[in-house]
Amino acid sequence: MASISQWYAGKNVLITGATGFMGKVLVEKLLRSCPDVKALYILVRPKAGQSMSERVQDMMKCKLFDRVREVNPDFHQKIIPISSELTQPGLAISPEDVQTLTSCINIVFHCAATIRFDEPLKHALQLNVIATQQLLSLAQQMQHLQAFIHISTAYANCNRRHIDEVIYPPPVEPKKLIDSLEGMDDSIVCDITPRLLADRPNTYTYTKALAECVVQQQSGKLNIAIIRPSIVGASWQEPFPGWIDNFNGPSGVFIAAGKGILRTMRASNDAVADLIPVDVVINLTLAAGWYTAVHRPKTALVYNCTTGGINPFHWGEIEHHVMSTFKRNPLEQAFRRPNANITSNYLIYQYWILVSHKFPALIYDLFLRLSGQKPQMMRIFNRLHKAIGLLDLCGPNSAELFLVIFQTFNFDVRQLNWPEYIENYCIGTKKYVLNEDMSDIPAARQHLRKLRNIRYTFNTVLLVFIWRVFIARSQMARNIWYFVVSLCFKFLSYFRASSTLTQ
Ligand SMILES: CCCCCCCCCCCCCCCCCCCC(=O)SCCNC(=O)CCNC(=O)[C@H](O)C(C)(C)COP(=O)(O)OP(=O)(O)OC[C@H]1O[C@@H](n2cnc3c(N)ncnc32)[C@H](O)[C@@H]1OP(=O)(O)O
Ligand SMILES: NC(=O)C1=CN([C@@H]2O[C@H](COP(=O)(O)OP(=O)(O)OC[C@H]3O[C@@H](n4cnc5c(N)ncnc54)[C@H](OP(=O)(O)O)[C@@H]3O)[C@@H](O)[C@H]2O)C=CC1
Repeated sequence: MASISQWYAGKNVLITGATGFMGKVLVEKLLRSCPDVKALYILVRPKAGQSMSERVQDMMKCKLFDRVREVNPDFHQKIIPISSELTQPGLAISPEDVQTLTSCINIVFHCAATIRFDEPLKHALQLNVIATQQLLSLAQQMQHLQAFIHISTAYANCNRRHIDEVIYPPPVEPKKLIDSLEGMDDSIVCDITPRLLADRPNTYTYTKALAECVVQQQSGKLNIAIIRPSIVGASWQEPFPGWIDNFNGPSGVFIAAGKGILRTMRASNDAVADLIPVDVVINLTLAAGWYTAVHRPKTALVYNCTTGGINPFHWGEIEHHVMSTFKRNPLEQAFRRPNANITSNYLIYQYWILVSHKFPALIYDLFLRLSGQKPQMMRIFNRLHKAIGLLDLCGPNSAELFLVIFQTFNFDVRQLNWPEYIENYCIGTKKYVLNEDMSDIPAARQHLRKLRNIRYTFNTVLLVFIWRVFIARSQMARNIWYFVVSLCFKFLSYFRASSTLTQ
């Protein structure tokens, strides 16, 4: 249906979080599929020694924009960066920029957030809740605004068994919490955080729930929609299969498994994974923007954007396809051969952590120390354990997707072929996150063969060593050993004799 692209023609769009994973895909899709969009105003802050303009220049060089670059090499002219630090009063937008935005913006996509699970509550509140309030205040002043789209998460209400497409009462009145925490010492906030979180696993899901409430409370006359994606993964089709640029969520887990670092993970094989490709989320977001602006719903529309309800795939199946892909397309310089298993049993999990993570890390660090290098493997494992520990989230129940199919803005995940998607996802982590060249795969395979031989040699030496120690100490072990050896000899002589007879 062409009406979505047509609707965006001539529109001025404001995007927060445009430098992030989903924001970039949103910018690219708008430029490619809505070529007549007037301008994309993106709120960007200087970061890590780079100015706002340098960051935007870098972003536009990203491979993600290759397809749009082909059709429109001047696409950058449509991107207008606005300097903004969302944690500052007034979002630190200059009065001139406020004037520009309030006079021209037609639609707002609010993607910016801190998605760290271990973010201190005060900071998560500042960015995910207070900045949303401030953006809504700015939106209220926009004279030509037709829709405000807020990106939430399917996990905002993960303390519930069933999640409908409604905004639930918040765990606490946002204003009360903001007032109470203001001026409170950070260490006290840290102490009371677990009690505030109650049945939510982290400050991320807690503050995203508060943000939904703020959107509802401050919507006024705005046309609002809330998008709740589940676990956002690499792209399915657009701009090309498998595009991903970060270690968040499952991507870090896949990479660690592909590098042979991660050998075990605590999860249930039969649990629905609820991954959703980033292009599906963005297509739904743009379609929801159009729908909200055109149909002007009286209350905020909520879209749960997940796969679990209509095309479920399980972590056990994902494990199988991840392992199979990385065996066929190995990552460079793997630590060990990829061989990871998921288990829901706590004791088995702890056993494998000890035997397959900590023990090899200790040996490798010892080897590094002895060869005069800095030990690093234990540090890597500690970070990995922290990350996978934090990923141990409750999953949302099946949620319903807005089941309308558009050709240009496809978000019908019933057509998603999971094995193919997971294969492209893993290859995407290799190409776009680790920047590895596909032509190096033969060398990576050779490296895996070397690791296999090292493992066989190590296991044989270990076995012989243990056996020798055992034999030296036990008469019974010696007897068994002589018995086995004599049995082998008897078999050998029998076969030799029978083969001589048959000649
Ligand atoms: C065996 C095959 C397995 C297949 C099955 C496995 C099944 C298990 C299920 C696994 C997935 C379940 C996922 C559930 C998640 C629900 C998500 C809900 C979706 C959302 O709404 S938002 C997205 C979720 N948010 C995140 O994922 C962010 C999580 N990250 C963090 O909170 C922090 O980054 C973290 C992990 C606490 C680390 O913090 P810190 O120590 O301070 O380090 P930095 O963040 O500064 O990063 C330093 C450095 O490390 C790199 N990094 C970050 N994360 C990882 C990682 N997971 N693995 C490897 N490396 C990682 C990061 O890029 C930095 O690198 P630099 O080079 O920049 O230094
Ligand atoms: N990724 C996922 O699996 C899921 C994500 N979501 C939601 O989707 C949205 C986007 O997530 P995602 O793209 O993955 O997140 P990213 O971490 O990749 O991007 C976050 C964006 O927010 C911006 N931002 C953060 N802090 C500030 C600040 N103080 N001032 C200005 N900008 C800031 C970042 O800018 P900068 O580059 O300057 O840091 C970046 O552009 C979020 O609302 C998240 O809750 C929902 C479900 C799943």
